[in-house]
Amino acid sequence: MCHIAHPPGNCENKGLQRPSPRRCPISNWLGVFTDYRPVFNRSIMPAMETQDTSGETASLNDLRGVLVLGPDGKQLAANGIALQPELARSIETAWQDARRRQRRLFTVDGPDNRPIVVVVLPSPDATVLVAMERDSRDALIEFVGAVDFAGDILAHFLTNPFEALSVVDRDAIVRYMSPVHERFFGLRPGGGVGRHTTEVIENSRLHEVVKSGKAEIGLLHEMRGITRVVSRNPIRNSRGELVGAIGQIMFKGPEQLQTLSNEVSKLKSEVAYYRRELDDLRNRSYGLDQMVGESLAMQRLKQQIVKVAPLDVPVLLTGESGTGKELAAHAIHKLSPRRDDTMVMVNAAALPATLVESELFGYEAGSFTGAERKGRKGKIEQADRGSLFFDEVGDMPAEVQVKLLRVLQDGTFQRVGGNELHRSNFRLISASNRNFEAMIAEGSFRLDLFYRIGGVTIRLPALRERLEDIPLLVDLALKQFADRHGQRAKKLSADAISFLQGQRWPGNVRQLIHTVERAAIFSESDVIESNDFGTIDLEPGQILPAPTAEHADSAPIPLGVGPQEHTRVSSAVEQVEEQMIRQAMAKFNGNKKRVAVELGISRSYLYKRLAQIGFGAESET
Ligand SMILES: Nc1ncnc2c1ncn2[C@@H]1O[C@H](COP(=O)(O)OP(=O)(O)OP(=O)(O)O)[C@@H](O)[C@H]1O
Repeated sequence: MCHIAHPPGNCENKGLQRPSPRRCPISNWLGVFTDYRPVFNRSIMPAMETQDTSGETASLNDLRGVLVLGPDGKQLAANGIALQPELARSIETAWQDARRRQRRLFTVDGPDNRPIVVVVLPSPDATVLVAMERDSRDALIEFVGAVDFAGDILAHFLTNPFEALSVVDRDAIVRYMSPVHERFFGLRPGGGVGRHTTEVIENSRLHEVVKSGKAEIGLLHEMRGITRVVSRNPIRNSRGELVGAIGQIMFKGPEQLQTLSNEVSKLKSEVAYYRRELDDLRNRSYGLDQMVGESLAMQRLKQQIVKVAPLDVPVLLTGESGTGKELAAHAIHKLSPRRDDTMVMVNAAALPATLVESELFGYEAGSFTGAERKGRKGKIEQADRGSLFFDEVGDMPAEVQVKLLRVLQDGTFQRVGGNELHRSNFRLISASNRNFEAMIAEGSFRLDLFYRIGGVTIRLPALRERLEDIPLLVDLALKQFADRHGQRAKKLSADAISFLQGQRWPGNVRQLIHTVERAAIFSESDVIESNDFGTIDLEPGQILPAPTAEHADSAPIPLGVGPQEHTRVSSAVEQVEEQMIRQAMAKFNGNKKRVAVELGISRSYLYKRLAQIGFGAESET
């Protein structure tokens, strides 16, 4: 029977059918409430249910009530606050206005001016006006009031085959899963309800969201090997308390999403790589961290660097190619009082004789064809207040040696094409793998210049003098390689480490790094074994710098390879290396920075090889 309070006799007197839940229009509207249970259950349903179970009439709580008007606008029934004649009249008046404006939601002032929201639920038999005290800005009420197919929209969200919903309560217990989601997990309807989200949804994070209260929007979610896009939102009640969380997973276009997800993973690993590169550059700036090695020789080297760096004296770094002279120069600069200014790098071996002067000293406006109109500062001027790293200083032409000597003596120089004396206050750090004694003896390097550049000389130990550092260097090489390619770092077996420690390494750390990287590429397993190097040594594409004249007679020979074979392998390697450099220079339009990154070699080594190959010295990029 109908439990709503009618004005006396209203239900029957007005010719309506005998009150029954089916026929009484008010009871029919109770059916509407049931349809809209998800919408109303926080506001209307509890009150209606209380009334239903108690059998009491007009027992709605607080400021709530229902007013039913007939097609002629006359009151058929009222309940709760709608029993107050004054309020019922304001509701009726406001409803007339709302009807004209086709509004299905309006507000009236209740007792003590408390805002009463009225939702209009029309039907041919009667208009039901549901009144309740509520913030008139309540989005849900507004939505239901404004859209007469609100129920269809909710149903669409719940059954949308392209977007699955899952709802958990504050304990992360699943309270609802849309049918498409249930089917995806092979669950019967309602099969996931009542279980913890992690037991039902693979890789679910709804429990985290309900704990943290933080939304996770547009993330990738892998379920059963398929990547989908998911958004997870915490849900709060009107008092702002966390009551649960909802997850929405896009089920549409898995192929497009797969492509997107592949793209995202690729970009992610690239970003990670560049981030690490940046960190590397920053770390470099912080000194010695980049110089790996705990051997006695390395400890001694680091102590020397720490002592010399703060003194404003020129430093000459000697040592074989690939021993880390450039790294040491960076460390010296960054441990010096000039660390906040730049360290300008110049590679004497890479500068063609015709450009050495203008590159070093700059030139005045219009001094030669092809020069920039306004003239240009040379490296020496650019290094003012900072450091000048002069790599391969032993390869400097004689006439430039004189000019450099003058700068080092009194700090003055002239730009090409100019007479004006310029000054630059820089700290010179030079490096070379040449034998200065021999060069001085044969007259190709000035003794006075040698004294100037070599205020302090630091020799970098060859790798064969510190074989105990190989495990650390190998770890570093494998990690950097893996980072660069977004892979997991491989390891070396103990046997492989001993194998590497048995080599003499003419190309020092650079050669070790390349060798290890090659092995990482070709080895089949996650653990690199010594035989992975055996085949690699014979690989024609291997990049090994040829031994320099200085240490040619002591050049180490790879295990199992005779001196003659070694020479042939070296020259084959040189040719391949030259070819790779040429290809990369063409590919990157002569951008040496990118070429060096691409080939995994230092810029100074690239300069050196370009000079040997006879490439022109394009401007540094
Ligand atoms: N102690 C070290 N720790 C980590 N990496 C090192 C170390 N020494 C050298 N390397 C690496 O080896 C490669 C060669 O180093 P670097 O360019 O500094 O050598 P170099 O002595 O200046 O060589 P060259 O004389 O050929 O220019 C670089 O990739 C560098 O990062």
